[in-house]
Amino acid sequence: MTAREVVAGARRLVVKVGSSSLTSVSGGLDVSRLDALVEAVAARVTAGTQVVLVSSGAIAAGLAPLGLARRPRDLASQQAAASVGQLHLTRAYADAFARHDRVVGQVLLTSHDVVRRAPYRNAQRTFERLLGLGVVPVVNENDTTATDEIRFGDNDRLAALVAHIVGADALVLLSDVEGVYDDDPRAPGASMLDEVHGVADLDRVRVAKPGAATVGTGGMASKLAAADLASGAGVPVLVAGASAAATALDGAEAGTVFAPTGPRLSARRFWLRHMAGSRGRLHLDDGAVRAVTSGPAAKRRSLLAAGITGSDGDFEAGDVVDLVGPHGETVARGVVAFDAEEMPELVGRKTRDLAPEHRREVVHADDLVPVRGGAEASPAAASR
Ligand SMILES: Nc1ncnc2c1ncn2[C@@H]1O[C@H](COP(=O)(O)OP(=O)(O)O)[C@@H](O)[C@H]1O
Ligand SMILES: N[C@@H](CCC(=O)OP(=O)(O)O)C(=O)O
Repeated sequence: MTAREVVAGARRLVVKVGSSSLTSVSGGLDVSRLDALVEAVAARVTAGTQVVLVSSGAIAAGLAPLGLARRPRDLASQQAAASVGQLHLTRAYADAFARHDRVVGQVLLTSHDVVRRAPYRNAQRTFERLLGLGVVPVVNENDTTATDEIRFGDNDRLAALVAHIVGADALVLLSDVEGVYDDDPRAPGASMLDEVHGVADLDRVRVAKPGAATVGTGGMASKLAAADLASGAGVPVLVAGASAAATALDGAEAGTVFAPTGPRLSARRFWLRHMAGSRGRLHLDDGAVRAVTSGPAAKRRSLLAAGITGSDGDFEAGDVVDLVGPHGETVARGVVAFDAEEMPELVGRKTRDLAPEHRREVVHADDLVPVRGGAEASPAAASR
């Protein structure tokens, strides 16, 4: 099945729409564009697809009611605008979906909600129940409390994370541009890519920096990063114009499609690799690196004390730690079975030489996921 066919036939879909497709810098929320989007989503829901809508636009929608001419620069004013704008946004969605006999539920997430396992599972359960009840969850970052340090960054990335939280078949990123172009779409001769099969296909893409007057935050660069995140973990992605939402959601005959480049990761492994906050590091020798990273998932081995050369950090049993190779590169992440203070007794010892209470895997193979490329940035550190 091609990636477009997967998007077209998806039973569960995450659709993300950007600020620039719902609002204007001067006029706040553009209700007619929002209505058109809702009509396209509602049609897909009626056809039997469960849709989670990730919608930006809170800050932009708050500008006009607050009499602000442009997006403020300071965080407190952005948060105030988001507080006002989110209300307008949710009301507009609730009204628009009601005209199609659909109920919406609002889900506002912070990165704290996903870096720790318990709230992550709570979010997963809530989505599951909402979808089971036939509700369309409308998701945004909880901008009113997110600080620069703990932000998801942009809603393209948030949408890729949500696609894994809900186990979506595909992700659709809708924007004010019809797809991914090889150059600034306004440049003469720029042409749209039809399909992307990995980062090498993006070598010829030049991404223009967003202008100061735009209402979006991420620009095309954040869409490409999110598409790479999702497609690398097995979820196909369609980048298309919001004005073509009906076509994109009906038959996926629009925009640029990103084919999956890696095996589908379970929600748990995706969480481990991309979301969990790391509390420390275990240093591995070469043999241990090979054991935990080589071959298909089913063949990978647990991390034993004998392959560990040291540790740092203040972790407890059950926390997530980075597994680091001899050259300091992060090769995997996993849930550690011991507290940091127990590690000195374990490091470098063969299992038979360990005290009976320590004779088990330090990181079990089921709780371990290799990190692609060996050096992905760690997500925001978890706080207790
Ligand atoms: N190579 C490119 N292909 C497509 N769009 C690009 C490219 N480089 C820059 N852009 C710009 O990215 C913008 C979309 O990003 P953004 O405004 O952040 O969208 P959104 O608000 O939907 O998240 C488009 O308006 C487009 O002008
Ligand atoms: N959470 C913010 C949006 C952040 C964001 O990523 O915006 P965009 O680039 O328009 O998708 C808001 O609702 O204003």
